[in-house]
Amino acid sequence: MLELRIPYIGRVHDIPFKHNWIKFKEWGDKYGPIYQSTLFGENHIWVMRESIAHEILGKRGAIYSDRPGIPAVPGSKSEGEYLPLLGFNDAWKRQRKFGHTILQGNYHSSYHNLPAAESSRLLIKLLEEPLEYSHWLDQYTSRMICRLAYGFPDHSVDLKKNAFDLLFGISPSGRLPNLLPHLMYLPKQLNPWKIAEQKRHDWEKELYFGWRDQVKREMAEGTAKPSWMKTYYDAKEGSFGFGEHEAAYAVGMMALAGVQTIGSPLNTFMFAMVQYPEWYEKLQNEIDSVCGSRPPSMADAPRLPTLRAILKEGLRWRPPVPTGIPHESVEDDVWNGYFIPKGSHVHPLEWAMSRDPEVYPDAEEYKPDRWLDPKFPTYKEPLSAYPTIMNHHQFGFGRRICQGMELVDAELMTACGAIAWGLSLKKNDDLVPHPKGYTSLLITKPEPFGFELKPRSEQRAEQIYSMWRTAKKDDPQLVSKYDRRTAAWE
Ligand code: HEM
Repeated sequence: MLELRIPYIGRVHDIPFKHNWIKFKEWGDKYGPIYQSTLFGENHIWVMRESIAHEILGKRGAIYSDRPGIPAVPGSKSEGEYLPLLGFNDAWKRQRKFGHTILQGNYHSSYHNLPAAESSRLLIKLLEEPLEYSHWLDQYTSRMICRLAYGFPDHSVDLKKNAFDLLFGISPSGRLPNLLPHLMYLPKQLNPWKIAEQKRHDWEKELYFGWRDQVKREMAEGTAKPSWMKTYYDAKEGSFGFGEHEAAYAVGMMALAGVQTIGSPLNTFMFAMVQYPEWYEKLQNEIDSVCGSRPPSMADAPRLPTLRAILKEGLRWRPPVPTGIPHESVEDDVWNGYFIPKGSHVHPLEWAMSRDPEVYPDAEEYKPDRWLDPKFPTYKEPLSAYPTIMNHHQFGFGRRICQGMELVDAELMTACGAIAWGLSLKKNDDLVPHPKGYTSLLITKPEPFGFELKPRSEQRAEQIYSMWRTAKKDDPQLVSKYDRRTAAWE
């Protein structure tokens, strides 16, 4: 157990507001691969090893699949609105089943060629405004998911803002009551966090209901494109077990889940490729030899192990969710002689798992080779299938494992493949790959950094523009004026 604890409060005073995952790992290095502490009367357990997390959260999923409530987002467990935050209840079961249908049911056919089309747009936007690279990477993820969810990209700017607001609302380093829960007991008039959450929630409801109703209208007019919302209405009434109110949230939440999350490894990809040009060169050589004058598609994935290794190493080196997402236990339990009381918040500490020295030698080093060279413990054959990001521990454990992995794979492979195929990136700042050069919310990404971006050659520039002209003709939704921050919230 941790020393110097204040009864009830625990060691809250020792937890830094920023990059708290680094402190949690330091404690784990000192106290062992599983340790616990009370924070404001709640018991918290941190798990530092992937194998232990599988044992507890996976094999004993029947008692470890609940979620802790989020103090600054009242009702997060119970109101049937945010699938990843729901308790282990009926709404979670219903929405998880719906998630399976829309995300995993027909993986290979369900993305409607969107990653390739939107990647073509991304290249153009990056060339037009390289300094805004992070905005365009996020726009790529937001447009992709908006189109999948509703069949139109027009609200991607609002969705991105909505995703950021919820992320801020649920992050320990976002709204203060997530660290000091008792603040939420203040009456509403004296409680800026309650007022902010009410405002956020009202705006979100307006968005989700509005987008749902737009799909309904388009369905009635016969103009609706395939989408998750349409899938809900196309199904036999009642087959998902929830009505239109919950459907608006089930689709809205799923859309929101795909914005900041994928944005993080996309930004890390740029950061790593600028920082480690030798790997960017290897990647470009691989893509040139496999694809020649066209960018890679998902069908090329078996012949692109270097691309897969770079993406997987990015997830490991700079995990998008370094604290992991906690599960809550619903019964007392003993694991390997270690008592875990009912109601514990169990944190699979991704930052520590991805730095486990037995699995990842020289863990602080960026080494895609660890997935490609037989001398590393993580190497696995055949290289046509491995490495893969599927089921990486960053996607969580047991019954609450992430439902979006295939989509993440498709978006990252296609966008990062297109960037490496088309663009030259060059460091122009004193970049230091320090772990604290990342933001501190629950989903983290690199702070802005400077680099030079241009087409790899004149010929490649011509290919990029010609590809874009064809893509626009085939898919008019690619031309959109809704790229800027002109949304309702301004
Ligand atoms: C790099 C991108 C992503 C990362 C790193 C990520 C990570 C995670 C993590 C850590 C969890 C919690 C797992 C647990 O509790 O054990 C989770 C849950 C979830 N993710 Fe993802 N995710 C990503 C992208 C996506 C996308 C694109 C979608 C959907 C479009 C998605 C949908 C979900 C859902 C629905 C859950 C909740 C599952 C549940 O609570 O039952 N995720 N994700």
